Amino acid sequence: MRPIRRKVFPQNLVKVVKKSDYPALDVFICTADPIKEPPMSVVNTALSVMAYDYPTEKLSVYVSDDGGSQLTLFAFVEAAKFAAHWLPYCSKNRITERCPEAYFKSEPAWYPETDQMKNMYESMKMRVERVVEKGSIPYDYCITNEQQQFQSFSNWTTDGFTHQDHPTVIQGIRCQTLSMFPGRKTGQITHNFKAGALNVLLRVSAAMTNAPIILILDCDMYSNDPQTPLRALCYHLDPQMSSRLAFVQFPQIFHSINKDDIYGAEFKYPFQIDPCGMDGLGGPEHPGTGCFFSRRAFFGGPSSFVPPENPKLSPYQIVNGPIQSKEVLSLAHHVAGCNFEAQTKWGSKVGFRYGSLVEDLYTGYSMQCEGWRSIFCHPNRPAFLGDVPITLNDLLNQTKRWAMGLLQVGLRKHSPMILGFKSLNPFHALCYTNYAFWPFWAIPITIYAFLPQLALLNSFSIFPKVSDPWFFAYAFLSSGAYTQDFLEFSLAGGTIWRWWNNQRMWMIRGLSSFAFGLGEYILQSIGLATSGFNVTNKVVDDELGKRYNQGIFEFGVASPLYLPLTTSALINLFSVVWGLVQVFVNGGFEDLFLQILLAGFGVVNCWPVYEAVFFRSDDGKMPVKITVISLVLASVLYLATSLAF
Ligand SMILES: O=c1ccn([C@@H]2O[C@H](COP(=O)(O)OP(=O)(O)O[C@H]3O[C@H](CO)[C@@H](O)[C@H](O)[C@H]3O)[C@@H](O)[C@H]2O)c(=O)[nH]1
Ligand SMILES: [Mn+2]
Repeated sequence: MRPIRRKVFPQNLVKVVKKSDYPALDVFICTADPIKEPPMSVVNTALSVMAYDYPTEKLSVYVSDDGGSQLTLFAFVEAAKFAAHWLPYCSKNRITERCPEAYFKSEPAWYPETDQMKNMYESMKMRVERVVEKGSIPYDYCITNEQQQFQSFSNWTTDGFTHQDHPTVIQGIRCQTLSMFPGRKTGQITHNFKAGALNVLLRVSAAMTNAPIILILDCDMYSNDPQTPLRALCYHLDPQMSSRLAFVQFPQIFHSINKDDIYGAEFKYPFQIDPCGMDGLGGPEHPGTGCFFSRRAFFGGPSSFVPPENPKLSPYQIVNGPIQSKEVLSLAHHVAGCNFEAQTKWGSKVGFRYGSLVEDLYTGYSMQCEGWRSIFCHPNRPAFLGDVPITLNDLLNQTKRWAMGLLQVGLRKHSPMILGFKSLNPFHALCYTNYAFWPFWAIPITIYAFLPQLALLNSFSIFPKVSDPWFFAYAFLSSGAYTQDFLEFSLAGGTIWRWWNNQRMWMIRGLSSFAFGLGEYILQSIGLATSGFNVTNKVVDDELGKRYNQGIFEFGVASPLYLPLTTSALINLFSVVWGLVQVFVNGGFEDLFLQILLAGFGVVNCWPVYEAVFFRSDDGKMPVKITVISLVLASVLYLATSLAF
């Protein structure tokens, strides 16, 4: 209804605020699994933000590692040494690309130190990758002189230290700039996944620096523009809005998407188009990364402050004393422990909200219900660039997790249908309702993928005839919806092929992620299943990467998510053939036209499935097991419906 497109002029900021008066900025980066999330890429994320155009003494980077891995810590110790050269190099030569991996890949302009920097980077990368491959750090690494300050490594050799069960380890690296928190789990206590990790970071950073502005980043998303914090400050320091502003959100944009985005992984609607619209209604949703929060927004509404139990964690507290001082460190350890949250408001009224696998959307939405607003900032040069899943199975599992998380928001007492309409602009509440009920698309999509086709196989007409006036209503509604979708998509810079693939993936997700997410949510509600945060794989195998870049679908594993899709693909194919034969032999084209058209549309959309089932022989083809089961399912469905029609 009221889309907003903003333009920021960060160069004017210094005219209003002196550089020395910039607020301090704490950056939070989460990682959880050194195998699925290579430490080298986490390190690149951290280096790219450490090199922000921002007063160094005001910038602190906190990394949480839910994997509790010494490999990640090793990578960061190495990265800190490299940073001592990399940061001055960037600012001296005014480099724009400050993520070292991306920088050296882009064949950069030559400066006297460039070769030396490149060598340093490559040799650090080699050291880290070798250690990751071996799975352990060299025995003498922690006792050599240089590493004396990193006594944390000795934790891993203590008896009883496992990745699931271990005391908190906090390691400050390079004084003010970088601190690592490998883990915080103890035994049975539920873990709340990323939201839990972020709340620990909120408290530990409160003890150490307590910056009023916080940037949240996933480990798979690096900074692509050193000016970004200044853009965010243009809003956070604007006296007309700062008292009600919870966060400034930058879009999720991805660098590794293939040309036509075969999996629709760009998610152009939720990440780029919808937020402009929501901005005009009260603020965009928070999609988990690339977001500058006001620390105050984690403690109750703009006019209803909810103080944390421990006053030292209040956003108004000023930290004095260096982060290595005894008091600061002991407070940090105390508040990081996983027992700390028991019987507190953390996760319900304070901090990131627990109870949904989309903690991001849930937290942003809760803040808006409390009276906060948010801003969507979409500069031409992407502020952050991230990774996408490159196999269909990874992508479908990711959306399945989202589907469950969304239902956990939509079907509980904080539902946008209830609380949202009570607290927000009704159109804003409608936006959240739309997201929260996304997975329900599984129902109509599944019906449209099977029912008309099964009817066609039985020569049974269920849609209006071509001559029926209702036919025009059908034609108008479906072509109208498609045209609108196409226009919105291309006006936001999308190509025709990306749009086509996006609508195809919407149907595929409906038959897999949404349907399974819905099913698992129901099982979970009656106590038959538990849900967890299954971290998305970020490792790119060479063969896989090659096929992905050629735009070939990657099936490969025998995932049950493929069953409804393959079954439907087969039924669509058989029904088109059968329908056409019918019409030629017996006539009745008028009656069956819409069904043949729909099944034909299904067949065109299912093309990659037929390729994977019938023609391919590479590792990414459809596993025979899935094909066979799908054939059986298709026959059973046909037989069952032939009794009904
Ligand atoms: O127990 C966990 C699980 C995940 N993470 C981190 O959370 C981030 C996102 O995980 P990822 O596997 O990349 O999930 P995606 O589906 O790609 O993430 C999207 O969806 C998530 C919600 O499901 C949001 O949290 C993310 O910000 C959003 O980018 C990563 O940095 C992880 O290291 C943790 O810290 N602890
Ligand atoms: Mn991710």
